[in-house]
Amino acid sequence: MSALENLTAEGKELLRRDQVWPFLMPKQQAVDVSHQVILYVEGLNLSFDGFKALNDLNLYINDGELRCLIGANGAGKTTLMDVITGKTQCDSGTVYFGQNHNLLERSEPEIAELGIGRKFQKPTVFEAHTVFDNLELSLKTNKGVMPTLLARLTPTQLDRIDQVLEIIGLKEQRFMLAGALSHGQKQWLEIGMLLVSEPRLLLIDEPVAGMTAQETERTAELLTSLAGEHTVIVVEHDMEFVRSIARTVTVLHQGSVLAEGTMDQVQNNKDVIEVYLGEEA
Ligand SMILES: Nc1ncnc2c1ncn2[C@@H]1O[C@H](COP(=O)(O)OP(=O)(O)OP(=O)(O)O)[C@@H](O)[C@H]1O
Repeated sequence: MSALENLTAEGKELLRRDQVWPFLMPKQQAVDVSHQVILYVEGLNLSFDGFKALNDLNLYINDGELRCLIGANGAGKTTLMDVITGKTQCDSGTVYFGQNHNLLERSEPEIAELGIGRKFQKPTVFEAHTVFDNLELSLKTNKGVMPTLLARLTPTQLDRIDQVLEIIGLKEQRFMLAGALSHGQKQWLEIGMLLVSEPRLLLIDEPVAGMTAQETERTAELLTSLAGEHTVIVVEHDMEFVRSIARTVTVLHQGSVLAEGTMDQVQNNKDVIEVYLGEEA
């Protein structure tokens, strides 16, 4: 019997050629949420040709909360997400992930690596691949599409994919081509593609646009179930949906926070009423 055959499953795992040994991986400093806040945005400013898209914006998000961000078109919601995820640089201000990670010093891939996942409005799943393959492809890897598909998954990775399929409600569709899914299912798959890497913070842009009433309801359940273990920021225009999921709502207006509180509090806030009635007029 060769020495290799005597190895435990754990030992064999360590010898696999397609894996980097865990002790060789650079250590990522954990996110310090000892003050219960996972995202600190302070004094953020950004101008495009003199137009202030972000104007002394301050925002604090608690660890594990589900926060809804609302505001009229052009209020600065997407620009704020772009700055948090490193897509756009701001002119001044600070953005911290926990107390210890200065996001403004990081690149877009580094921010994703830290545990901040973003989902854009339009689903961008790989339509010609199965649901399972889409989740597999999203697992943290520096490899291209084919080497990733050919490399074997570790038992831990397989377990995580199973867990995610359960969370997003696509267990029965695991071998279906993503292109054959409904619009709502594609959106859930894309949320699943973020979840496989176990992000701490999820930024989700207009998740229910174009969904049926039933899909919208299921999405509300999904996002609410994610809060706690993850922190979720949802940008949404559908006020009924926001009411159904939100505990705290932040209203942006002209690049600043106009109001914050429960849905009832912000709807009765005189500044919000003035701005919205003013715009309707
Ligand atoms: N790259 C850019 N160059 C110039 N102006 C920009 C750029 N990006 C955003 N803006 C402007 O900044 C303002 C804020 O835009 P942003 O997309 O953040 O608003 P929003 O709240 O996300 O709106 P919507 O709900 O329509 O998505 C808008 O007036 C927009 O035209």
